[in-house]
Amino acid sequence: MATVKIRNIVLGEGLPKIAVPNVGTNEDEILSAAKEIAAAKPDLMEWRIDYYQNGIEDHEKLVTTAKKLREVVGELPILVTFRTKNEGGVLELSEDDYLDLIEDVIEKRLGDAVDIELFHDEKRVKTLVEAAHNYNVVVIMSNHDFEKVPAKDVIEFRLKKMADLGADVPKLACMPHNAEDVLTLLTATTNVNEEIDNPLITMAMGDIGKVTRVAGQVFGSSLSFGAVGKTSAPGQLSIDDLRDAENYLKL
Ligand SMILES: O=C1C[C@@](O)(C(=O)O)C[C@@H](O)[C@@H]1O
Repeated sequence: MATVKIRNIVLGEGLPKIAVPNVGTNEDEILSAAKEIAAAKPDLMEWRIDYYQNGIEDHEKLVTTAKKLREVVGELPILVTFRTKNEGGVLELSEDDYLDLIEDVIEKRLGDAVDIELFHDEKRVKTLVEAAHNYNVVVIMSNHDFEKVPAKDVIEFRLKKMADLGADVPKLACMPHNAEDVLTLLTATTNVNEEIDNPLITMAMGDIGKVTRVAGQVFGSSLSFGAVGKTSAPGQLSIDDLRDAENYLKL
């Protein structure tokens, strides 16, 4: 399997890497959360910029905060994510505003990796992927279903489609209602892992889905999201629990 390097970490080898979301809503909160996150020593910090309304309204602010953030976290890799409201985020943005924002995140190099959602204008998504690669920014392409677990074929199609569009790391999160749903997500993950070269990230959310957040090394998910303080999605474990669980289950 191909591996993907984000700054000083490698996805697709060894234990699944651990990302901690930063959900600060203003610069002070973002910087103090970053300090706590860096102290907990995850592999990566996800900066959820959909929580940062002032920064979204004024990209200059976003750039200034990004610079301060880098000073606080040092070499810790940063993934910049704007999660749209449809997929579980907190702020409403028009299609054009979302795509323009992501373009800015890439061109101003606000992080080492960027989250680009699959379900947007395909032409522009492709252009954004090319731009990211020109700027040496890793692309994590994503899709979220907070209502349900899509059918196995649908999950597989989406993950493969992301790879076709040039994503370095396809990612899918969904909401299970029973054990069978969890198995559907895990089966699709294992299947796609055998078919494509990219490292994947998948998880089932909520309490029933927790098992998927700790067993990536068995089923083929290369990164898991854990919390320091506030969570950014249902079912996220604390970074310490996640790290312990991964170690217990080490292959
Ligand atoms: O895509 C994901 C995964 C996630 O939704 C989770 O379920 O842990 C958390 C989000 O912050 C992140 O962008």
